[in-house]
Formats: sequence, C-alpha cells, structure tokens
Amino acid sequence: MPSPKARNSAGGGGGGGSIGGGVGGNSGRYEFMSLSRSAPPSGLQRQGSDPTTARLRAADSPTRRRGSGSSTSSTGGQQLPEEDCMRLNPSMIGIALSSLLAIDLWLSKRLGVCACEESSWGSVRPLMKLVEVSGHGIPWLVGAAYCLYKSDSAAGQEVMLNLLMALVLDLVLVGIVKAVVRRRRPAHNRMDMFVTFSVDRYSFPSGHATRAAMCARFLLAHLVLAAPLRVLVLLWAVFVGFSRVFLGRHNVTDVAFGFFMGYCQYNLVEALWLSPLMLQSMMGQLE
Ligand SMILES: CC(C)=CCC/C(C)=C/CC/C(C)=C/COP(=O)(O)O
Repeated sequence: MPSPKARNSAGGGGGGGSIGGGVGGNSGRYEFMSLSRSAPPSGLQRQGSDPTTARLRAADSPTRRRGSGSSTSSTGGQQLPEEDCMRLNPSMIGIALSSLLAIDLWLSKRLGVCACEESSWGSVRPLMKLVEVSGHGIPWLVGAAYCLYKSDSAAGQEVMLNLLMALVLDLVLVGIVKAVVRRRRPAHNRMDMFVTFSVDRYSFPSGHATRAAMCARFLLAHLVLAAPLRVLVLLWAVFVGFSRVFLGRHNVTDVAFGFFMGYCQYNLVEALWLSPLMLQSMMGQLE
C-alpha cells in the first residue's frame, strides 16, 4: 500500500498500479519529506542544520537552478519564496490522492468478500459471476444484434442500431483508457473471467461499470417505460458495479470512474445518434 513514507524509502515506486504511480512522485518529493516530518518554522531552518544537506537542497531548488534571485528565498527571510508556495500545493494534492488511493485499496480488499470460494461470502460467488455475465459485452452485443435483426419497425431498428454503436464505442473507449492507465487488477482477484481482451488484465476503469451505466441510461431513455422495470434497470446497473468489487475484480475507484465514464458515454451516444435520414444519406454517398 503506497504511503508517503514508503514512497520516500523505496525511491518513489508505486504500490497500487500506475494510476497512483504519478501521485506525489519525484516532483513532490521534498514536500512529502517536509510534511511527513515536523515542519521547521523558518526559511533558514528549512535548509537543514547539516551544511551538506543544506547545500544539496539549495542546489536542487528551482530558484537556484534558474539562477533567479527573486523573492525572499535562501537568505533566511521569514516569508516562503513564491515558488516554494506554489510547489507546496501540488504536494498537498499528492498527499490527498495518495490517501484516497490507500483508502481505495484498503476498502476494496475489505469488500472483496466473494473474491474466492474461501472468502467470507465465497458461497455467493457463482451468483456474482452470473451478474458479471449479465454486464458482459458479448451478451449485450449479441442481444442488440439479434433485436436489430428481428425488429420490423423503423423506430425499433434505429434504437437497436444505436445501441450496437454505443456498445462498440464503449469497448473502444474503455480499451483506450485501460491501455493508457494500465492499473493492475487487485492482487486478490482471480483471473477466471468470461471472455476477455488483452487490455482486460487492467482494471481502470471497470468495463462492466461503464457498460452498466451507459446501457441503463440507454434503456431508460428509449426502451423501458414502466416504473417497476425502470427501478429494476437501475438496481441492476448498481449491482453490476458492486459485484465487480465483491468479486475482487476491481477497486472501488475503478467502478466509480466506470459509472461516471459510462454516464458520459451515453451523452456522446446521444450526440452521435444515427437517424434513418442520416443513414440514408450516408448510404447515398457510398453509392
Ligand atoms: C464481438 C466481440 C469482439 C466482442 C468482444 C466482447 C468482449 C470480450 C468484451 C470484454 C468484456 C469484458 C471482459 C470487460 C472487462 O470488464 P471489467 O469490468 O472487468 O473491466
């Protein structure tokens, strides 16, 4: 679990995957050190009582590197130099993010109650895996393609075509983000998932959560009108998200971001909505 202290002693190595890897990294190293120890009261003491340390720190300070003599800085004035103040803020953000990451890892491990058969709720793992399949890409793609094929109204075909487009868009966007962020799945996850792509060894964001959020919005906007069913759709989406953490597949933040991303993806789908008119003109241009 990455803590500021561990980072300092380990030379900045990330513990929870690359999403946390950049937090409080080299740029915020001195701030981490000064904040994790008791803060000295004046600018002079900040240089350290040991002359060697003081020289090294002075040599590393941006003020010194740029050869700028601006503001109060190293001569021991009571005010912090402007640049040091500006460097303090990123370190605070770094500490906040590191703490969030630590809480995320801790909470996700605690909530991974179906991560294996021996876990505290291991007996409901098969049920969770069923929920997993309900949010998987393949049943959704096959289902949408089948409904498109079977639909005999233009309106039905339009909706199903756009659902298909949304599902493909979701796979592409999630694949890109996973490939860029490359956060590893939790250590307690068993990689026994139903059909996966290579990027699915990464966990940020949860593809099931993005799909659940996006499809739920899609269903509520276009297909499901009856109030009890609307509630069921919402419950399903939330449950798909929670099941990812219970199964140990994801950390909480993967799922939270997945929900957010899926919610936004639906806005994109609406913006890119393919209408029959548009399709006709596209076909016309192809001919
Ligand atoms: C037709 C075709 C190529 C379908 C591919 C569908 C497919 C393999 C989707 C991957 C779904 C999946 C395992 C996502 C990972 O979800 P996480 O919640 O574990 O990120």
